[in-house]
Amino acid sequence: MSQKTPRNFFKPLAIGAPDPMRELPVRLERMIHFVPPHLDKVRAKVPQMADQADVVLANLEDAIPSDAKDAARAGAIEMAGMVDWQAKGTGFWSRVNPLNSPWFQDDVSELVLKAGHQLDVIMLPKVEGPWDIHFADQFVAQLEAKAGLKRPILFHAILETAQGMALVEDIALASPRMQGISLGPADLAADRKMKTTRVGGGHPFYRVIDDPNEDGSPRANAQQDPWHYTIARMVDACRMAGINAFYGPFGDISDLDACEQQFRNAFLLGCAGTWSLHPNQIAIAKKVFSPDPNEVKFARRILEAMPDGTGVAMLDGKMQDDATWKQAKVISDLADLVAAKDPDLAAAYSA
Ligand SMILES: CC(C)(COP(=O)(O)OP(=O)(O)OC[C@H]1O[C@@H](n2cnc3c(N)ncnc32)[C@H](O)[C@@H]1OP(=O)(O)O)[C@@H](O)C(=O)NCCC(=O)NCCSC(=O)C[C@H](O)C(=O)O
Ligand SMILES: [Mg+2]
Repeated sequence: MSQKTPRNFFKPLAIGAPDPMRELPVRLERMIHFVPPHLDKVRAKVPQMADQADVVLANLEDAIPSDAKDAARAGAIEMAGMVDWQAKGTGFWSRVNPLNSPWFQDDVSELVLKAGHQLDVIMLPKVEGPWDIHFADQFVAQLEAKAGLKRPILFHAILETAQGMALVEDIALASPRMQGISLGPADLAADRKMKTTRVGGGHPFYRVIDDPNEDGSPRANAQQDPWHYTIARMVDACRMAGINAFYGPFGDISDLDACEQQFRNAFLLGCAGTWSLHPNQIAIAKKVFSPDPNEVKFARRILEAMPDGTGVAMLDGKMQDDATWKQAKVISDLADLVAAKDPDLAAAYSA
């Protein structure tokens, strides 16, 4: 047998560690806002970021120079104490360095021992398979016991290698700590040997062209989405495991339109949120990952037309049945979650 028995799956992995969660907490996580914690100027903006973003993440991995790794770790621990995260209802996460790096052990042990009470989620980059999650799971359980934590810290994996992609279902199911998975399009592109130099988004050369026109006139062609398969597969793996899928980074900070479109495609395919790398991406994520008020109104009309979720109804010429009722419930439940945090959208949803 290569898997734990059902009874053992939910046992703590260290004596004194908190019980693993059987259900994920229901939280609004439309954007995970990345902060480089070694920069005093940006770290000073953390309380402001905590007011605006659903999740604030102290990034210790890529984008942090190797000679600033210690400073970033110290900055992350300082960030933990800068806001009363739980009272504010904003998530506090950290992305640690990869398991094979010289920094992983110090990142995780210092975060859990010094900031474990505040830390909701550890983001694990470059996860290759379930064995990476198992190793981190055991290590964190030992540290949780030592720190006397009562609430388990969750894990979020980044899909950024071909092997991780091939094993995404096993990664999603590896531990009750798994909260979600994000796409890491830049590392994944490199590992797959895609011929790009971008962080997410489309590419002007990745297109489909119409068949030739009989009159020889120019053929229409359009850019396609190179991430469609990856995102759809990640969403299936996550939802199968009862966890959430997230888009990831959009690196062209100046192209707000393309960022919005990439986020929207991910939202429609089932993602719960995305990353924001710059303050101007927070508003885009908020707009895209909050359901449109007209969609919410229509969804609620479906729920009202079929109070017990069965049967068939016609609304504006469109057939509704149990399956559209379930889709409507997804949108209505998300609207309730958003409304609890955002008074403007609450008013728009109830108008
Ligand atoms: C990308 C940045 C380096 C850009 O920073 P900057 O040049 O300072 O931009 P601006 O001048 O436009 O900034 C305007 C003000 O906003 C502040 N700022 C900038 N970024 C942030 C932030 N993330 N949080 C809070 N505040 C921020 C600036 O300080 C300016 O303030 P002021 O001067 O007072 O007006 C920068 O945005 C940045 O470092 N972002 C994070 C980058 C990052 O985390 N990258 C790694 C994640 S993506 C990745 O790892 C790839 C993935 O793994 C994969 O494989 O795909
Ligand atoms: Mg990466």
